[in-house]
Amino acid sequence: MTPVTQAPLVSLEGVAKHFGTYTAVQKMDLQIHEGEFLALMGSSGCGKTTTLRMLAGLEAPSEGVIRLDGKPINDLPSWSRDTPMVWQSLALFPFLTVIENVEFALKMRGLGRTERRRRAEQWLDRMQIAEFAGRNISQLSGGQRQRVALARSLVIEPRILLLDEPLSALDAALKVRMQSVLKTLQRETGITFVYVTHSQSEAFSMADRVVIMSRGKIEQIGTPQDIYRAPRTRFVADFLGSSNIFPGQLTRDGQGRPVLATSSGDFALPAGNAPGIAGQAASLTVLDTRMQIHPQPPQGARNSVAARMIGEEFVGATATIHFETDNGQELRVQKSHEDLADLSLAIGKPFYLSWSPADGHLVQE
Ligand SMILES: Nc1ncnc2c1ncn2[C@@H]1O[C@H](COP(=O)(O)OP(=O)(O)OP(=O)(O)O)[C@@H](O)[C@H]1O
Repeated sequence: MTPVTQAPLVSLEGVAKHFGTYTAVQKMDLQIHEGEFLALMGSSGCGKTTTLRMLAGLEAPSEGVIRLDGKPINDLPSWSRDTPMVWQSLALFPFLTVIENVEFALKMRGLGRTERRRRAEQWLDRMQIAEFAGRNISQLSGGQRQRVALARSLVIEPRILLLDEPLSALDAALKVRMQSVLKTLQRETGITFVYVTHSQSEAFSMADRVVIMSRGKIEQIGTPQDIYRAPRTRFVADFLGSSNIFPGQLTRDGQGRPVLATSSGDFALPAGNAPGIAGQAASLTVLDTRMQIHPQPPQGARNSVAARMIGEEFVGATATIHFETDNGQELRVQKSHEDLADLSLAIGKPFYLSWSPADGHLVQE
């Protein structure tokens, strides 16, 4: 958990990065707390790596201040930040064995041979690569190299570890296993992780807080649960891809209650989440797991829409059913196989989809 009252370990205050006339990172404010696992997430080119490189001192901010323990570090070169902030790099020494690579930083810090071997072996073990200790780097697969690189960064137990897509070379099964290894290690050691990824499943399964970036700008910062349940902007809802999105205009129904007028109908809004002025553009998002499918028009449902089934996808215990409304909007509903059993699903068949107003979430355009 992130202690809110504690002073931040690292803070970025109005930090921006320009390359010539191109702005890779727009002015951003971000606080990183001691012991937290923070993921920077966003699509390719959104400025994640540039943000991480500025933290590491590999890139100087064009504007703003970066503080570590309250002290500005903008002008400190990366080598003098080596502790407590470590950049997890894949560049292993090809002329050293696996264990020598892991021991290297300890040797540079003057640790005796027995102690550094003991610590290196411990980390190889934790990374499940102890069997490769004596091998040359050239004899390892990409995924094994990534794990050696992780062991090499963690062996010195830095205060902050900066990681840029550290699991990208692993296959799907190993990636899932390493996610839980990394998360456990992070918790046990209390090392602050700043972790760049474009993968939603990585960010959401490991991080305490996720920063979602788009075009050099922070779109939302929050716990995975908060972001999933309540995306702040249309971009975030689109990016996560787990919600149906109805763009429209705020207005009121005959009884003066706020509704969103969309091309698929007027929809009731969740209580307490209906800000804004009548006429203002907004979008209603509804998680695909929160929608119901009916063969007949649902009685008493305030929010429902007619749609034809156009496809289905099976993922383990659940299925995602795709629909299209009369005006061409695609919608999806995710359900367990048991929930779908009585519906006699068939491509082309008409259905009605409904959801409770409380399951809708209004976002800015
Ligand atoms: N040294 C540089 N000179 C000019 N432009 C740069 C430089 N470094 C990065 N950029 C640009 O800044 C933008 C952000 O790059 P960055 O590497 O931070 O993105 P990213 O979110 O990490 O993307 P990816 O997931 O593809 O690694 C990109 O458009 C990139 O082309």
